[in-house]
Amino acid sequence: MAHNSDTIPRRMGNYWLQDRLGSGYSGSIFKARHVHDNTFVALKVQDIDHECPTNRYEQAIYPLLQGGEGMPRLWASGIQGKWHYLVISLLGRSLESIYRENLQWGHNRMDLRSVCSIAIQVIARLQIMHNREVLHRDIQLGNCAIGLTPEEDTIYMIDFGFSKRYIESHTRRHIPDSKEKRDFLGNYWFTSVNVHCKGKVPSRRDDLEAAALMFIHLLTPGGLSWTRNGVPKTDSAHDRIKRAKKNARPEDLCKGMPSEFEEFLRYCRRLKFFECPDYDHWKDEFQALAQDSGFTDIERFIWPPPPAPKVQPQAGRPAPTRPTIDADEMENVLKDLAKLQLNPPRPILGDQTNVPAPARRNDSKKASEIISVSDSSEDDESRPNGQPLPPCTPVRTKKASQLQKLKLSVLDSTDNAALAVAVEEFTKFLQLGSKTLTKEGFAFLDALYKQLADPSIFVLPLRTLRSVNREDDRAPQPAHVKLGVVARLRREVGIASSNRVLANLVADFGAVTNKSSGRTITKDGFAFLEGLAARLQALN
Ligand SMILES: Nc1ncnc2c1ncn2[C@@H]1O[C@H](COP(=O)(O)OP(=O)(O)OP(=O)(O)O)[C@@H](O)[C@H]1O
Repeated sequence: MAHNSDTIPRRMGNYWLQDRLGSGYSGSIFKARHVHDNTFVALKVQDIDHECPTNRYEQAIYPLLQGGEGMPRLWASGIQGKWHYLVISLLGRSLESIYRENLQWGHNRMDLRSVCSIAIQVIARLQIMHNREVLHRDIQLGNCAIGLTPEEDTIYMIDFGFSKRYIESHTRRHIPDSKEKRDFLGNYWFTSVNVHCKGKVPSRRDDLEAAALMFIHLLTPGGLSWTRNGVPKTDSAHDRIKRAKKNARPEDLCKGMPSEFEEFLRYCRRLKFFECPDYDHWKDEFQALAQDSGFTDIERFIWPPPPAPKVQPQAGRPAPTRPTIDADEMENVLKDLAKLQLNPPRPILGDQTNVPAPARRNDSKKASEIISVSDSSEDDESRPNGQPLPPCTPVRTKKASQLQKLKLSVLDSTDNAALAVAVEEFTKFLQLGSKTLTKEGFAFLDALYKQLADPSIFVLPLRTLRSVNREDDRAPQPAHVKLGVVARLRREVGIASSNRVLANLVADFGAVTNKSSGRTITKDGFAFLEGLAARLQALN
C-alpha cells in the first residue's frame, strides 16, 4: 500500500518525530524525541490498514527478546489515528550502510577482521533469538545495525516483521515440517536455498545459512554474483537469481577465502529441519580464525577497522614490496610454478637416496611462505576522507599455512622419527587453537596416509580426503558412532605392528572425523594422535 509520510503526525504518543532514518515496503522509521525527558528513540510507523501488518507482528516478538544482548528494547507501542507505531531503542548505522561506505572507499570486499567480528556477533544474536524460541527469517545486512556510542562495537538485530516462534506455545513442540511448497519469505540475496529455491518451511538452520551467505557476500569481491543486478523486476529475473543461488557450490562461492566460511556454509546445509545448531562451536571457529590471522579484540566490531597486523620483516633485511595480486592470480602463479618442476622430486620415506632432508626443509618453508602471502597492501594509501585503509583479507590464514607447512614436512620425512615429530606438532597445533579439522588438516592426514601406506608410489589418498562429494561419504553420523570408532583407534594405535597398519588407522580416523558433524577432534582423537606419534617412534 502506498505510504504518504506527509500525513504522519509530527507527534506520536509522547514523542516528537524528527529525521526519517529509513523506510521500507511496510512503513517508515523516524528518529524521535521524548516530549518530557528529551531522550531519543527510533519510532516505526505503519498504516493500520497495510496489507502486511509487520508492526503488529514485531510488537508480539519484541517482548520475547527483551534483555538479550544485541536486541533493541521496545519502549512503547500504540495506535494513533490511522497509524500503528513502535518505539524502540535508537541505534546507529546498518551493516548495509557500512558495506556501501566500504565500496565507496574503493574496496570491493570487506576485510577479514570485520567479517569475523560480524560472524561471531550475528551467530550469537541468532543463538539468543533461537534460545527464546524465535526465528528471524529475514537475515540481511540492512537488518543488522550497530549501537550508538558507547555501543558502536555491538551489532543489533532489527526488523522482526517476518519473525516467528518455532516452538508452538500450547503444545511446546517444534513447528512441523511440510512437503507442500510455500511462497518464498525472506530476501533475495541471503535467504537459504531450501526456503528460497525449494519453498521449504524455515527453521533455525535457515537463519544460519542466510548468515553464512551474508558473511561470504561480504568477503566476495563485488559481492555474491546473484546480487549484482539489483532487485529483480520480473519473474524471470527472480528465477535467474534462484537458479544461480541453487547451483552455486560452497567451494566455488568461497574460493580464495579462509576455509572456515566454506565449512560453515556446508554445516548449515547439512543441518536437519529440527536440529539445534552448534552456535558456540562456530563462534569459536571464527574467533580462532581471527586470532590465527593476528587480530585482537575480535568480539568488538570496530569500524573503520584497525590497521592490519603487520608481519615483522627479518632483522637487517628491508621489507619486500609486494606487487598487488589477487587470490585467483596467485593460484595461477602457484600452478605455473608447480609445472616448472625446478627441483628434483620430494624425498620420500622409503627412498633414502634423496637429497638430505635439511635442504628440502628449507624449500618447503619457502613454499609455505609463498602460499601464506596476504594481499594486504604495504602502501600507506589513505581513504578519500582520511581514514586508514581496512586490512585486506589474507589469501590463506595462518592456520592454513601452518598446516600446509606440516603437511610438507610429512612429505619430506625420510623416517618414522621425522613423521612422529610432524604428528606431535600437528597435535599440539590443534590442541592450542581451533580443534576443527579444516581441509588443510585433512590434507595433512592424506600426506601421512600416503607416507605410511607406501611412500615410494604416488597414492591418491581418497580415504582421508575431506572434499569427497559422494553422498554416502557426506552423510553425517551420530556423535556416539564417532566416539566409539575413535576410542577403538586410540586402543589399536598402541599395538600397531607396522606402518601399513598405522596407515589404515589414519585413514579410519580421517573418515570418521570427516563424517562427524563439527569435524572436531575429541579428547580420544588427541589421544589417538599422541599414541600415533609414540608408535611411530617405537617403530622407527
Ligand atoms: N532502531 C533503529 N535505530 C536506527 N535506525 C534504524 C532502527 N531500525 C531501523 N533503522 C533503519 O531503518 C531501516 C529500515 O528499518 P526496518 O528494516 O526495521 O524497516 P522495514 O520497514 O521493515 O524495512 P524493510 O521493508 O526494508 O524490511 C534500517 O535498515 C535502518 O537503517
